Amino acid sequence: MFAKVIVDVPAKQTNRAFDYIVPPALKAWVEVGSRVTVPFGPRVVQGFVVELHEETDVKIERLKSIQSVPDLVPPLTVELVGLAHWMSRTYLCHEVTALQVMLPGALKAKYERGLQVGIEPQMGSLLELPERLAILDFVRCKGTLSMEALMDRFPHEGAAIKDMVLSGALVEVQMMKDRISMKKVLTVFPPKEVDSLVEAGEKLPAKARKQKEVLDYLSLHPDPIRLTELMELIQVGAGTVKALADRGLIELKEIEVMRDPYAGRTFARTMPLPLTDEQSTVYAEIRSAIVEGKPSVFLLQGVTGSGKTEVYLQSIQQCLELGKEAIVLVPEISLTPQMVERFKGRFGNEVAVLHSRLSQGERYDEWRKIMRKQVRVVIGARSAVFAPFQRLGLIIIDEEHESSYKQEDSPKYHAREIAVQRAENNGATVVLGSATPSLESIHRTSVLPDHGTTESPSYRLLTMKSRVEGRPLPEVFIVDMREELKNGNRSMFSKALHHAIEERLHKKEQIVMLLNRRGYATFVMCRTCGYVSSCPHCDISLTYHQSTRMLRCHYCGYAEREVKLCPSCGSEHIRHFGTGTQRVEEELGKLFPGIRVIRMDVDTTTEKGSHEKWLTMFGQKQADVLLGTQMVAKGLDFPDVTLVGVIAADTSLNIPDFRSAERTFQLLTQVAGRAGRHQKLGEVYVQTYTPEHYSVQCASRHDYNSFVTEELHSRIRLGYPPYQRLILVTFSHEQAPFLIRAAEAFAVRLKELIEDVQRKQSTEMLLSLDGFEEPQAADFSMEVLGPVASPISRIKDRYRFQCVVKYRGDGLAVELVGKAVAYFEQQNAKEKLQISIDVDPQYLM
Ligand SMILES: Nc1ncnc2c1ncn2[C@@H]1O[C@H](COP(=O)(O)OP(=O)(O)OP(=O)(O)O)[C@@H](O)[C@H]1O
Ligand SMILES: [Zn+2]
Ligand SMILES: [Zn+2]
Repeated sequence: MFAKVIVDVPAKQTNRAFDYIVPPALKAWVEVGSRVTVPFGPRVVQGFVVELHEETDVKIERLKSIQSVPDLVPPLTVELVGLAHWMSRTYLCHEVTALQVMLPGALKAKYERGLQVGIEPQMGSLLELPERLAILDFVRCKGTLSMEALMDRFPHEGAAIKDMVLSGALVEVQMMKDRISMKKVLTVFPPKEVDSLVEAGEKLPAKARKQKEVLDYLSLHPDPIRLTELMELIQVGAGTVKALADRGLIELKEIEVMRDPYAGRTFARTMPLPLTDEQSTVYAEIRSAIVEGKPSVFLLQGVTGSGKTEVYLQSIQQCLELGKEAIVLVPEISLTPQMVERFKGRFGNEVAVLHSRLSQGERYDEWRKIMRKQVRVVIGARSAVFAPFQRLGLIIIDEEHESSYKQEDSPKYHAREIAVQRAENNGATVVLGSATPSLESIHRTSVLPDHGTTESPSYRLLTMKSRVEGRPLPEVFIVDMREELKNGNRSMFSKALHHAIEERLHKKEQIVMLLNRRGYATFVMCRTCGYVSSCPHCDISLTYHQSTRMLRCHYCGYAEREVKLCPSCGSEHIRHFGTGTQRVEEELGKLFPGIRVIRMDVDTTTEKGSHEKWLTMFGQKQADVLLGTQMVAKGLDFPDVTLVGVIAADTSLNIPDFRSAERTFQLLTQVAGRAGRHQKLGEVYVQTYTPEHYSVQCASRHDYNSFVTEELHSRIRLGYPPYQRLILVTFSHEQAPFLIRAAEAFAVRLKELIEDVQRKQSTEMLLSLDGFEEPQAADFSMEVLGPVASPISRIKDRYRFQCVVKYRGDGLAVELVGKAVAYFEQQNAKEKLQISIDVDPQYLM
């Protein structure tokens, strides 16, 4: 048997499958989706089996054999292997990178250097050097072993070993070592015939009283028991139990256990709620698609508090009743205990949870529950879309507009597209839910299925316009901060918001306060000369962290101590700027003495579990205000929140990005949606310097449709998505002149390729005018902008230039970019030029 293997050597030349022999001994273990180790050139590397064949075109003498299979069960399914291939073409990444992203972190192998026997040296020469013969024999019988192990055994033969490596008698290979092993616990196994234990106990010497107690206990309780538990129960030491094992009376074995991050927590079981009219209409549609089992995609646009989650839950229920499995994706930061509880509460142990705040071991165990078919529902962040289910019936993406569904490193995939692709493969249903769907998704609902040539299938739009039980949406007040300034109010709170806060404090209701600032950057500036502390390696200002009094670069991690004097002019007037959450917190404390504030931002949520802790505290009303960045805007459902304040709506509007209006609208709508979700009415105050902007105006009226109409007009005018698609190509190099030349040459090359296609197309057009056939891909258009310096023009001492490719039509554009890049990779491999490609980028940085 022969296997096609994708090797873990991410490079252009190795981005294809290589043939290997499957040795008879491994036949039982090698499947499509298996990880294997294979010799590759002088090394041993990891790889993935993507195909199996009885025959091969390659001459057998030239083939090498698979060396080992690290997992008993293939970690990937046939479907996922196919998906990785699709990803490599769609996102222009190496296939192995796509395969790796599907594995849980714990399985990602870490390489260690090891030694193996290489070419067999002449026997004669070895006989003169018996120590070398001994080394060789030792290595041969160990197979592969680390340098340290060899040096340990032959401490005085360093030179000989080095010599043998140089001569090729020993070769260096990469050894794999799993970072995370399974968790194992020592367990006591009594023999099958427990009666013998009592007898054996009698024969023990009198001073072995404790050992006898253990035997007595086990004879009454013959089930295996954890060693620690036994020790605790009858108050004996480990030595006592081990002594019994040494006598052969009982067995002590290491047993693998699952770590359950939610162990010891009980989730109150919930029953399906009777659906509202809007919910049932929507659910009926989704339900029939699930039952039908044909691939379909729904876009569920439901206002905040319309009860989308209940629709998800009942859809999952339907899916499970058909014996199928479901994936639920939520943005990482809204993967709160509240969210998990809703799913665990309905489906109990059928649910696995995957998110980055679990330890790697915990995540591995959750993943293994999926592999072992112990769960049928997975809830998790972006990468959970790769859950290795084999009877997938439903994928739900909550808050589908969130940019965190797009991975920023290679493979730069979008979970929404992966979900649609997996639905195609499995005949599954996709539900994209949001109060503020992305323009890409809403646009897809109006695209006819057969529009264009290979345009992806259209989505079906479902809407829920009102909150459950007729609860009203909160009233939104826009506060013009320019007026405040005119009237002499220099505080960061307007009179109206100030008053509203006072009122809630008085009524003991709760407040959510949003500081609209991504990543919240406070920079340090000199008021005398304008000097700004910036990173010596990156073209970006340093961020001040009050807790540590350090200045830190968010790109490369460079850190320096806070300065007291300006390094440029020596002035003392150097201080941190920007309305950070910390400053809002201070200000609240000054204006409302005794106010209890929980601050949630990057500084207060780094610790594991802190996010949960703050939200629980807030839910238990241990604070009046939940203050934070984007984190407080989503998914929270607290009955006593009746006021939402937005400190400055404009900060996200001023970011130079074509999506800034969309992001502002989404953020304002989402955060406003936190108010008055239950019995009490809600109010929202949005402070802004641009009250007339349509994103602020439409959000204040909860008017998604008008926003979309307005925004789509401007996207058409400027030629941005969803009308045209983008590919961002970024080049980086240590030397600017070299970089610029390379980027320019790339643009020229790509333009040539585009012209070739266009020329060919116009000939085809002419032919088709003669009445032969319909013009093909007439929709195709493509242009190259740039190269220009990237907005962040230097990171980690490397300069950055970028080209933006705008195109319409199908995958042809991606293919051309791939061709142009390939041409360059060959030319510039030696020059250490880095080229990164981002198809459908979320940010043009
Ligand atoms: N059919 C129903 N009957 C009664 N209450 C319901 C029903 N459906 C949902 N609810 C309740 O309504 C509230 C809002 O629902 P949910 O949180 O699902 O809204 P949502 O649409 O997800 O909002 P958001 O987009 O803001 O997250 C919840 O407290 C939920 O328990
Ligand atoms: Zn830096
Ligand atoms: Zn200065």
